[in-house]
Amino acid sequence: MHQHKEITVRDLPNFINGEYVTTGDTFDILYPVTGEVTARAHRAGKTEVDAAVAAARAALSGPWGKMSTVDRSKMVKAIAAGVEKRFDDFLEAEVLDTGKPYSVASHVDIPRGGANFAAFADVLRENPTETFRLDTPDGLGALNYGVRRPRGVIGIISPWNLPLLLMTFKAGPALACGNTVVVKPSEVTPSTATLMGEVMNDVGVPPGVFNVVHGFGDTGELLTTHPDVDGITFTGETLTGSIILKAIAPTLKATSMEMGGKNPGIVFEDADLDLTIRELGRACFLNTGQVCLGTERVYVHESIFDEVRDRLKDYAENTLKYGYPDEEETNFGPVVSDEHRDKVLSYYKIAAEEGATIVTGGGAPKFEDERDGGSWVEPTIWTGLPHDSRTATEEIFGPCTTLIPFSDEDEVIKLANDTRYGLAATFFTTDASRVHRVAPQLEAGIVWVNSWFLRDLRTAFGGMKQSGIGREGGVHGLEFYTEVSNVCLKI
Ligand SMILES: NC(=O)C1=CN([C@@H]2O[C@H](COP(=O)(O)OP(=O)(O)OC[C@H]3O[C@@H](n4cnc5c(N)ncnc54)[C@H](O)[C@@H]3O)[C@@H](O)[C@H]2O)C=CC1
Ligand SMILES: O=C(O)/C=C/C=C(\O)C(=O)O
Repeated sequence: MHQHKEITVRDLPNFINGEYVTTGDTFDILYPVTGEVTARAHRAGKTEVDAAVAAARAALSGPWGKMSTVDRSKMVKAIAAGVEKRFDDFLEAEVLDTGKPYSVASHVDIPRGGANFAAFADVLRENPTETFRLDTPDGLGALNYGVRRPRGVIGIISPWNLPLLLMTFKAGPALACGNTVVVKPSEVTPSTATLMGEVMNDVGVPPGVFNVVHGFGDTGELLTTHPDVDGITFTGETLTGSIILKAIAPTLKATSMEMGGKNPGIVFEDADLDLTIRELGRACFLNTGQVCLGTERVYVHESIFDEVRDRLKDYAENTLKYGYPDEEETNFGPVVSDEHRDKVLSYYKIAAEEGATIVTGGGAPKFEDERDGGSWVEPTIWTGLPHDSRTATEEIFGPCTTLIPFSDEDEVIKLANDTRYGLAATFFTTDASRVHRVAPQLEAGIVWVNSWFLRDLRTAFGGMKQSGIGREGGVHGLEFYTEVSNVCLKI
């Protein structure tokens, strides 16, 4: 019998200019496993957002702004080490906010908390700017060279699905490039961003370089409309992204937007099915389906359709294990909130109304213990739905997928691309020619072949169409996190 852990309710203040700031106006953070209150976050209003932005602005001309690239790189690496040193604290905080199993958070989320600083620490030193020699009529010429400077104060607006991972994927390169940041984490998962303030202070990051303000969309809006913020980087839903872009327009800030997806998976007739089911199982169900890169529609060649359906059903029913986060075998947790559970379950209803055949799942589990107060849904697979059904076209962001048969390569490429999104695509084949033929035709910022969510932080990350604007990752983030001035020197 699992012993339910006693939860001590924590206080989550804002982090402004190196200090923790309470406002007394708090909102509850709930444990999705049981629905218990685990923390109270202090909502930031205009006063706190103004103070955070002012601190971030001031820090740009303080010791941080004067630091050499080499020293800043050392400090960013120290932040990475600081996160690693507090691994267990971050793990605990992330699990309490999200309910995800330790097995997931300790392999996916928390390691990236450090890696996202380490990977970008040297990004400026390792990537030269362009140089061009220009001919001039006097024959002496001129030398053009680019000089990079930090963009300034960056507002980071992050979601709840991979809270530490997605926030640090922005804070890492932002700080490495010499910016200062004001983070607005999701109101559902504010703990790890708050904890990051302690790491910054422990490492000696100057006050004002890293700030955190808590709250809902209105707090985010104070940041996006703030005249003294130079850039906004956002991860979240496409609709929120478009609202943010409108709000930003009057102050004309730079933006980097990573938004939703309805990512296709394709299983060709020559796929290695052991590997396919392993990776596809992750693509459909990892993090209870709450990954923007996840695969919510899978096109399967008609000759192997029944076999893939049966094997994926077996994965959902036997490889996935519901449980308390700290149980070793647990690899499937609740979704993040009741609100999100209700959204996912509304699609389970829509799928039934659209005439889906439910291969497995389709509802919410019953535990007959305190987990019935939590936000649980079943892993779900559908067949029998048309490609243009709501279930197969709208982002659900849950542990669910629609299997659709196809008969030839050209047809499936068209089906995969027939979406307003373009974040990721994943396909399975053992034919090398097909890899090179199909991959460039898929309208997706990220294409995985015989794998899924295999991340190399040196690579471009972002979406096409309504999935994103711009690319982050590796050298690509420099477009957003720095401004380039061209110096033209007449010789
Ligand atoms: N990576 C992705 O693609 C993600 C997609 N989603 C999708 O979005 C749905 C809603 O989840 P949410 O966390 O509510 O996502 P969201 O896109 O509404 O929120 C993401 C962040 O934006 C902030 N925000 C919301 N409105 C804002 C505004 N007007 N101005 C500035 N900031 C604002 C939120 O407080 C949060 O920090 C989910 O059901 C899921 O389908 C959610 C999380 C991540
Ligand atoms: O690996 C990353 O940098 C990001 C992964 C996942 C998302 O962006 C998401 O789920 O929003």
